[in-house]
Amino acid sequence: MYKISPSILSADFSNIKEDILKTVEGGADYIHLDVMDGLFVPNITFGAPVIKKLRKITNKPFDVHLMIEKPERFIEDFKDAGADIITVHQEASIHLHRTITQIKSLGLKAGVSLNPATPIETIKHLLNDIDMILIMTVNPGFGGQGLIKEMKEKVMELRAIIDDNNLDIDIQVDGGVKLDNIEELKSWGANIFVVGSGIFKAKDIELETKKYKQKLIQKDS
Ligand SMILES: O=C(CO)[C@H](O)[C@H](O)COP(=O)(O)O
Repeated sequence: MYKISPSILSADFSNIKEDILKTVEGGADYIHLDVMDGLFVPNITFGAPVIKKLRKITNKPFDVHLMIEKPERFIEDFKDAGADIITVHQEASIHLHRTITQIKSLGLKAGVSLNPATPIETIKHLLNDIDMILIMTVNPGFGGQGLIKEMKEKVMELRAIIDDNNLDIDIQVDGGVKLDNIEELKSWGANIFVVGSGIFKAKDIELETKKYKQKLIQKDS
């Protein structure tokens, strides 16, 4: 139920294969891939061709977070590149229901992400169609930012809606997740944790991934 999804945004790309494999050895459940277009967010990363190359490194599910305008234009490209979960932003896709349907029709899990300022209310009529909701706990675009504490109320509100309605939706949190706050984030109701700088800036990436996993197991038992 509880999963760690290391975000390669903060990784050393000159050593990317080894570093991804270290997270896998440490118990990573997913690999989180942040795609940024320089329009939706003020940063540019990589696209489907790079993900296709990374796909050769591991069989772990690829959790692809599209921080791009009009993501519906590229869903098939990311499926072909090896994505298992595709998350789009509510703010970036005008016909969001159609985009979710498009992702699911390709046999992939569909996620929807909400920026810190976007209320849950904006997706309340789509909840039956969504597999994962990504609550941004920082403003998207950069790794290494501090978690916005006000997101506590949002995650807790979403957890209550999911549980009260017996919905099968994962809650992912992304941004500022660290060893010293992951248990608190879990207590808010999140169950998938994206960790970028906390893992990839560590001296021992494998050991650090293990520490995050351990935090989830400890609280679980
Ligand atoms: O989506 C992201 C930024 O837009 C990153 O996944 C996120 O910021 C993770 O990095 P860190 O754990 O260092 O905050």
